[in-house]
Amino acid sequence: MDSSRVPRFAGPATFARLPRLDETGGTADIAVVGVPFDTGVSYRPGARFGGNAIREASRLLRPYNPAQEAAPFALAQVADAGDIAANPFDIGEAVETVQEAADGLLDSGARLMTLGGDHTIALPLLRSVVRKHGPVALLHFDAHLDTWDTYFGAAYTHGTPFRRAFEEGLLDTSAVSHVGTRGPLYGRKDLDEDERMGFGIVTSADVMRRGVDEVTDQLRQRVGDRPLYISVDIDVLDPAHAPGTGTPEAGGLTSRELLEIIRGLADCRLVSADLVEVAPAYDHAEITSVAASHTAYELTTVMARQIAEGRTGR
Ligand SMILES: N=C(N)NCCCC(=O)O
Ligand SMILES: [Zn+2]
Ligand SMILES: [Zn+2]
Repeated sequence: MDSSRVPRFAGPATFARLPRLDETGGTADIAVVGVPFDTGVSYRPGARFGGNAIREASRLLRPYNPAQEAAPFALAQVADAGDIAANPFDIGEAVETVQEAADGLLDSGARLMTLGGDHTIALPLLRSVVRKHGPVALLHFDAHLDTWDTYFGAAYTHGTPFRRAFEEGLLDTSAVSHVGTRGPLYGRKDLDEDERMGFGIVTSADVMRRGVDEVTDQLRQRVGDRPLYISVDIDVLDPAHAPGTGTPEAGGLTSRELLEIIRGLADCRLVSADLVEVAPAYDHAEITSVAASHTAYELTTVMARQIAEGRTGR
């Protein structure tokens, strides 16, 4: 959609005003898909509305990305695949529904840029990606570890997806890292168990002290040539940059730091990505959804460049 001919504030919002998947013949190189599901949260609910808030905020995105010297939507067919209809009353069923829908999109040849939803959905998305590519390297941008075991006895929650992914053998444990970690834990053992699962940690303070270039170099080296999945929990950003989220923690990354780290990963083999935990009811002036829309744009650009270069996931 050309914003100099049809005002960008007119009409229903798809991501970046891109065509819907049914308008591109049902196939795309990159499918932007929403998962309006937040039954897995441990504190404030509302991320079920995140995907549509990000789509609204993405109206202002423009076709050329100077930071990566690329026009992502010209390099690859990117389409908005709408929302996956996950059961809000049954987490187990929702997890299965997300996996089936993701399988279908991946089988059609698309990479996924998934808009959450809470972080529970990273598990079925990883299952699906691994079914296609085998165990993946993981960069997990988040204030939280999300490798906890259970909440109230529940195994599938937004605080537990990466422990389940580890247990299921979905991760290439030689290349898994949290980025932006901070905030109080339940105990020292959270970190010990996390380390035993193979995770490296670049804390939010590390990014500040060592700087974006150094930490990005380290992450890039750790990932190497492996197929990479990136999961971004928007609460990796400081609440000043992303107030609209369910479990905010002080002392986070700036949106500039997050965008720059992602740009620095442009040569990694990004097979799919998700962006979760945007809860618009706590947002102000679209601060969070604007940051999220730009983050999804950078991730999409990374994938589009690789598609144009003919690079596959493996
Ligand atoms: N994945 C997110 N955003 N938060 C996890 C918080 C888990 C807890 O309440 O301890
Ligand atoms: Zn988090
Ligand atoms: Zn999370």
